[in-house]
Amino acid sequence: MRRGMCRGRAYVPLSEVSGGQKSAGESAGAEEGGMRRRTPPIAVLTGEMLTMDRLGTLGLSGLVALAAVLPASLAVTSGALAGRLATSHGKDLFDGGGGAAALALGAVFLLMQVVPPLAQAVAESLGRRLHRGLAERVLTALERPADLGRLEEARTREIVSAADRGLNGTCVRDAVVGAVNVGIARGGAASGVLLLLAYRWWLAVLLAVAYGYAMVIVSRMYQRALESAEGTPALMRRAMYLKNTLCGASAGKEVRTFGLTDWLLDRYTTEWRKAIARTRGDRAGAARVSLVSGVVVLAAQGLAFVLLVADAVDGRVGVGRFVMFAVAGVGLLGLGIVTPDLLNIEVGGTVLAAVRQLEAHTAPPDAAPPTPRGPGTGGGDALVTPSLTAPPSTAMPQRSIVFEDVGFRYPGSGTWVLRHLDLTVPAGTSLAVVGVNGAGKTTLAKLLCGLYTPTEGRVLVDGTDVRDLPPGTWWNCCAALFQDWVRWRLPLRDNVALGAPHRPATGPELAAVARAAGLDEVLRDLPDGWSTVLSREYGGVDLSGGQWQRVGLARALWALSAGGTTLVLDEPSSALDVRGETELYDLLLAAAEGRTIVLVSHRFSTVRHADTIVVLADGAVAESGSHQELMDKGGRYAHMFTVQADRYVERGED
Ligand SMILES: Nc1ncnc2c1ncn2[C@@H]1O[C@H](COP(=O)(O)OP(=O)(O)OP(=O)(O)O)[C@@H](O)[C@H]1O
Repeated sequence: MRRGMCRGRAYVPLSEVSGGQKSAGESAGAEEGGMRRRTPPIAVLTGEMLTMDRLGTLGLSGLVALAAVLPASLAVTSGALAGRLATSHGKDLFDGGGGAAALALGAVFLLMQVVPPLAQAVAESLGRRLHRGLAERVLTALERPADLGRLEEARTREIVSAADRGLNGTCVRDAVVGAVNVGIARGGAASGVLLLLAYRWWLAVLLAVAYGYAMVIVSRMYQRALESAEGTPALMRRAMYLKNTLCGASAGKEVRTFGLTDWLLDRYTTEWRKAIARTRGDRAGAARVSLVSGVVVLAAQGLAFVLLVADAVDGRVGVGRFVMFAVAGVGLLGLGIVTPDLLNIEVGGTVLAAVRQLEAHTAPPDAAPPTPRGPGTGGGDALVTPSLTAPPSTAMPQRSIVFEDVGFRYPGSGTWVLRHLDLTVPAGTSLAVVGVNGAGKTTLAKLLCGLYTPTEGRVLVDGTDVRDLPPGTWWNCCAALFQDWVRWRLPLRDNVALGAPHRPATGPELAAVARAAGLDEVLRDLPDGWSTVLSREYGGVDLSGGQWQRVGLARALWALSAGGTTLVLDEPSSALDVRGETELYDLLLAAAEGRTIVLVSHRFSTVRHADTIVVLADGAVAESGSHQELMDKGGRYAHMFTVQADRYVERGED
């Protein structure tokens, strides 16, 4: 039996990306950030598209190349036909090559109607696929770090919001379409320059330089505008937070009862102005740049036409060549034009860079492949005996969970939350953790689950450091419910099933979980039973805080019933009334029999039933023992218990 395969979830090992240290991922991310500035967005875009669909991208490039030579072909064929017109004087127009020129002109005209739209349609389709792929990559990158600290860093949130902002709209698709439009325009202009070499080579070079200059400075202008907008992402995130709070339903109660609307609006406007201050400054500069580039291009273009007309008047250039060079000259206009396509390419390139940066930022230095699900271990479809009360036969801990001289500081914080903490939880027993607010109880629970890596010391499961376990092993064994558990705005069934997503959520096992979590009553009142969406916003119903808590518990129990061995509950009954809580614990303890239970709670009526109770104070275990032992000792626990018991007696609760 594969050690530690409990429920069949996959993830990377507890990472070496511990707080404070700069990980390989981070340095790669920094490098990537630098790369974004060096690599033109069009190159990034092309690289990504080639990786996604080499054949499709090459086909698209072929269409762009074909579309790009069409303006020059138009110049050549219309020049040839005009020349023939001039010499035939209306007679025998289609002789002496006139017919071929007319046919060729017709074909070019037809292709000009068909090829660019076809290229745009292919670009849209590839762009949509690229967008979907990027959205998946963002989710994968976010799921990767085992250490929550990495995800909570402000830098990570900034990169995520940069990637997310782009992926919420159509900017990746627009960038691909933009790249095609720009490719066709610039390719067409370049072929026009080649034609003009046959007229006056120095004029062709002059035009190429003028347009090239305009093209470069316009691209830079967009790049700078975007960089300056990104230069204040922290301010923009804060502004967006205020705006979302103002618009969101969840803060609506406080916004109204405290009369916060004006304050929020004011604050949002101020933050937003600060966030875009540099961009606004840049806009004036950008306008100047556009003007200068326009004047340069206009001067070169004007010179070319004056020369061409003069040569035509002097008879140095015949009608055919005049038409050909004039049409080629007009085609050049595409080279320097400021179009939204250029901006779209910049924006798309920025999103792509952010996604790459996020991937590098969250990549563990030596990510091992995810653990495959094994048979008979509760892993998804291979589940054999999914009874809630079946003993967890396969997985860890078989002996104990041990905190060995553990110290922990949150990333970026100098304060030790826990220090020199030693604790042993024998397998199959229950441990309750108590202590004042901020004592570090939740932190201890998260360390136990492997969500954070100890700054000092080790957390051992059956003698093995959690970070040395194969990927996925320990999380698969832990069924945890933290204070801020997720209230999925999805049907009740999904809310429970997400505890073990690979397992079909049906049958008597589901009913057993609902019973154990005290969900039976809630279920009876739901209009569509298990299929009821738990959100009024999404056409379902809203639950009370206590009812939600039971849903969360059911999810943790579902994970347990799918093979989890360790149940971690952080204030699981804070929203329940005292009677409901007592009943719940009787059911829970029966359901979780044989499992290792870690319970964080301020409710001493709950805590007292645990095999062992530890009191956390000053970052370490201050007291430890059974309820009776601690009461006999007359220390902190006895004091806290008595104070709470007296309060309940005063209020007449039991
Ligand atoms: N994500 C975080 N980043 C930085 N500091 C944190 C983070 N979470 C908690 N802390 C800090 O760690 C300390 C311990 O927090 P923790 O949530 O573990 O305490 P607790 O005993 O569970 O408190 P409570 O009883 O109020 O739930 C607190 O000082 C808190 O401010």
